[in-house]
Amino acid sequence: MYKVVVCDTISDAGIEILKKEKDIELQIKSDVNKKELPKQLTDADAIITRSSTTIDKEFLSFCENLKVIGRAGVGVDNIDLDEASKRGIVVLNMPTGNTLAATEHTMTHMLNCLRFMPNANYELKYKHKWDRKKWMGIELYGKTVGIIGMGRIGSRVAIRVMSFGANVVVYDPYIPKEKATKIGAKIVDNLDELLKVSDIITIHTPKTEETYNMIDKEEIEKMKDGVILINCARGGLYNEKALYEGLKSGKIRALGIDVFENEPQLNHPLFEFDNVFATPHLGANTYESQIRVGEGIARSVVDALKGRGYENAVNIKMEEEEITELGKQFLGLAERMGSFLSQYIKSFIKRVTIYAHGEIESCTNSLGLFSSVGILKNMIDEHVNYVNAPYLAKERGLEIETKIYDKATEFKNYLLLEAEYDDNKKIEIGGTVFEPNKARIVYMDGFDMEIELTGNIIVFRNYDKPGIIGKVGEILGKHNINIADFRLGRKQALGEALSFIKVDQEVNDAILKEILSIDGAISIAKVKI
Ligand SMILES: NC(=O)c1ccc[n+]([C@@H]2O[C@H](COP(=O)([O-])OP(=O)(O)OC[C@H]3O[C@@H](n4cnc5c(N)ncnc54)[C@H](O)[C@@H]3O)[C@@H](O)[C@H]2O)c1
Ligand SMILES: O=C(O)CC[C@@H](O)C(=O)O
Repeated sequence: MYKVVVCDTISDAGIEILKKEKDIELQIKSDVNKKELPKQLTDADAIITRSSTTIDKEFLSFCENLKVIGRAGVGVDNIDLDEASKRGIVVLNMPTGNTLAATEHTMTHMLNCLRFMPNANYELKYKHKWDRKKWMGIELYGKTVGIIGMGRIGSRVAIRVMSFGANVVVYDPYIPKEKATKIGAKIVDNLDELLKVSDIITIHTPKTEETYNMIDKEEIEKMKDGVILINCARGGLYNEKALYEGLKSGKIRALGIDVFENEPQLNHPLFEFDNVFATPHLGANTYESQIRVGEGIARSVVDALKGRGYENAVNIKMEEEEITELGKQFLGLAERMGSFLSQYIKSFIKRVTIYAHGEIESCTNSLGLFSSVGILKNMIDEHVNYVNAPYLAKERGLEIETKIYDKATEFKNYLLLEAEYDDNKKIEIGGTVFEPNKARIVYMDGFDMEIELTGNIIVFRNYDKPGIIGKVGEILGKHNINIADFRLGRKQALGEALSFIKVDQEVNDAILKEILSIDGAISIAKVKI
């Protein structure tokens, strides 16, 4: 059983997914005081949070059993990623689920800053004032909107403001220029250029050392008089003191702000201004977005706990690979093949070359990672997982390389692992997946044969002569070991033969020795997957 604790409110749709899993014990602790919370997580296998839970080193020191942190949203600035990685905890987020909600929230703030809608609404309904002069607005049409950070949200805001007839200037040094130019936006090389020409500035970067206080007093001074500022990304990207001064002096016409350096924020000095539109971190708060995020993170956490895949893992090096359902199956296969190899070889493996063929050719980095986990789990007596495997492999001098398989094969998708061990010894195994969750080995060292990579497998090599296999069966029977599956491969009649014998229980070394003593036996090994 895995214990999964939900620490912040997620959608019912996400909760239902977790409830349906038979081997998951679900606990909801979104109402527990945040100081008390870590003490209640000592035996949790996974936790799911949003931005309200700060997961720092001290928090993690209580979570002795933790394997997975699921962040129901984009920003992981509330999680100490280095500490989580050191502890081998996988951190997953759900970056795309709330993109549209945050984009539309940004537009809402922008339009409010242009038209003062909340003030007019308040005065009419609660003060009974019909004042049409006071709430004179300005149009978005024809204005220049400066967008800092042209990622998922920034790029969508750009398209929306352009549809209002505004011009867009982008500052984002980390994107290809065409991302901005192809939609008709202008991209600038330095922030100052954007600050000088923009009537409205909206920021959509993550909170990093580089972006923290990126807009300070000096930057505000460079802006146009009457500039409108929006922050629906992270508190602290705009220096809050500088914002206050800019509003007080009238330099800033209006501010739309959803996020604060310290949250929750009930009594901020910025609240004294009528031209500040503040919301309590509502960017992601739409029903649609919360369903997407809740469902997505629940599925990813279950997958990660069960080793089925690590979608959106932020501290696992999978680079830009898009892993399809089939890809996930092959990652599982790569891990099993790695495990098979290291148990079979039982010696120091110095290099593994993975050859991939078919749809999975694009997953080369992830295939390397998963096979290294399989190899290391048997090589070292330590807690190995997808987070610490690259560090452990490096430390132990295990080199993993991935290449495209360029020989002919009858399989649509195929993996071949070639391991070098001891002094220039080599071994090759091939594998594929024919149907979901059925990883198979289909080739080993020149023998074409297949068996599902699960359970206890005896790998037996012998000279192909009559009577040997019968004797193996006799020995196993004598020790009450039931044979569940038996596969034999030969290169040629009366040459060498290789058998995979699947048995219902693990066999001990004495039984293996007895089989090896049969006349004609060459080698024997046991593998447990
Ligand atoms: N208010 C909310 O509820 C809410 C909801 C969703 C996302 N967010 C926040 O919005 C922000 C953007 O989210 P996203 O999904 O678009 O992220 P993203 O990763 O898709 O985009 C971020 C962009 O910022 C750029 N960037 C990074 N450093 C930069 C720098 N120094 N200068 C200029 N650009 C820089 C990156 O190159 C990238 O293109 C994040 O901070 C996220 O946490 C807030
Ligand atoms: O819903 C939340 O907790 C915050 C959402 C947002 O800030 C995010 O980073 O995804």
